Amino acid sequence: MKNPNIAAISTPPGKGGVAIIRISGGDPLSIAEKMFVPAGKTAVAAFSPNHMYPGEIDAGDFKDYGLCVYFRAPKSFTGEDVVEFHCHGGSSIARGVLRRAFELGAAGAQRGEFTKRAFLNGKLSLSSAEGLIDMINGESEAEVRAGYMLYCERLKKVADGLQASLTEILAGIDADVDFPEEDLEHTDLADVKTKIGAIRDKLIELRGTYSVGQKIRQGVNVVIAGRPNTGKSSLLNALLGADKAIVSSVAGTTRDAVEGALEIGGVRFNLYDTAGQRESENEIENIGIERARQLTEGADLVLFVLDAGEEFSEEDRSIAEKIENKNKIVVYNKSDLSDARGMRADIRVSAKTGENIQTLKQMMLEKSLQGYSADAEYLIEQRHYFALGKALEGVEAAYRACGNAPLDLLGIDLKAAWDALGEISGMTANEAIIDEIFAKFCVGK
Ligand SMILES: Nc1nc2c(c(=O)[nH]1)N(C=O)[C@@H](CNc1ccc(C(=O)N[C@@H](CCC(=O)O)C(=O)O)cc1)CN2
Ligand SMILES: Nc1nc2c(ncn2[C@@H]2O[C@H](COP(=O)(O)OP(=O)(O)OP(=O)(O)O)[C@@H](O)[C@H]2O)c(=O)[nH]1
Ligand SMILES: [Mg+2]
Repeated sequence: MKNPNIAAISTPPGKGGVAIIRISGGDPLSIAEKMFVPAGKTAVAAFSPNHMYPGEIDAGDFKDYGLCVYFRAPKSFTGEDVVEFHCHGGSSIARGVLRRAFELGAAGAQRGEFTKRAFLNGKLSLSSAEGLIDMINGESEAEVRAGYMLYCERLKKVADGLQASLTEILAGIDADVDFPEEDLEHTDLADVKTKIGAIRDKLIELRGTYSVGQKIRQGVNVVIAGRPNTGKSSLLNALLGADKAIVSSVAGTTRDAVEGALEIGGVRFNLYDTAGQRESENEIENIGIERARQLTEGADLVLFVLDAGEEFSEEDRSIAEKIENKNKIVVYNKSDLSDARGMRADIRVSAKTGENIQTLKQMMLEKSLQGYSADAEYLIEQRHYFALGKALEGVEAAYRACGNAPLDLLGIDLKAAWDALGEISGMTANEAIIDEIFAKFCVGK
């Protein structure tokens, strides 16, 4: 039985230059034969794979002039035969072309069904498919980079390597468990313990990248705090390179927090400019100050802004105490006015002239994602983090059992770790997990 043909519009809805309708399955070319009239001499049935053919796309009720491509199984995204129609990007055009494909026997593709077929046909692993979603949903370049590393099977290769080490240890153990009477020492316990320890260390190292990975996914929340008039709103504007927040020489200008986002090194930073904190009689200002305090408490990083033209005041001290244990950068602003003060500062900047603003950005990146490197790998999926956690549990139990418990028990713990590692690529993942992952895709992917 050939796989049924499935079809969907693979480009986003709405108007655009071009829209793509994709059909994958047992025989999409038979559908193309009935709805595509090549402009050139080659008939649809004789199309060479991976070539673009111009011609008339016949949707039945209307026609469009576009392109048709054929990919021959298994050399396609899904591993099946694939046909694509590239029509003009009007939503009625794309829907009409899709409807024609349905009339000619194609079924509507479910969410993620193309990619699921690619997975089932061994074209990519589960973590690679997840990397694709991460790239598509990614809102920063760092997310796209991390997603692409997953897509390229970087994590799968690491998990496979650890599985191979476990397989080797397990083989030795199995031999001793199965043929104890042969008195052959397959298992040198000290050696096994060293090997298990190395696997454990690698797992701990990998899991350690998840905290940065989460920030890559969610963005780093940075709160700009300080007493009134130090130039917090001016600093927000300088960092964003845009006139987002109101600036004035009146103390207590900002009330509601003003948000803005920027990328530093490809990582998204969510900035919050807050009300200047001081003792105030004004009810509305006090609401703003309370919001500022709450935001500051939840921040990943606080930019504590001081005025380089003024002494460190009682108000400054009170704020400094509140954020004592927070991850923070002490910023002396208005460096253009004075260079005498600001000895306590991590950095001196001028929101007005732009002095040191770039350096501050680098410092923000370093302070919130220590040692972040665009080429390094970071866990960004909670599922992978949990799978590695399960693997670590098994490996740690085996490490403790080594020399203290019978060999077959050691084997059970190591096998559990092996299974957990296999969940990453999907080798040992169950169907429910697989369905859940592909349901997160959009139709047409
Ligand atoms: N028009 C179009 N653009 C697209 C896609 C698509 O399906 N259609 N993609 C969809 O996501 C992405 C590209 N992904 C693709 C992945 C594999 C193959 C493919 O044919 N692979 C074969 C042949 C490789 C080879 O020639 O060596 C294979 O893996 O065997 C094609 C597209 C992004 N751009
Ligand atoms: N010379 C100089 N003036 C600055 C600088 N940054 C801000 N100012 C001035 O300082 C005053 C206060 O700036 P804001 O950015 O509104 O200060 P703020 O901290 O947001 O004040 P509140 O919202 O009231 O808490 C304005 O008159 C700005 O023009 C700077 O780097 N140099
Ligand atoms: Mg302000």
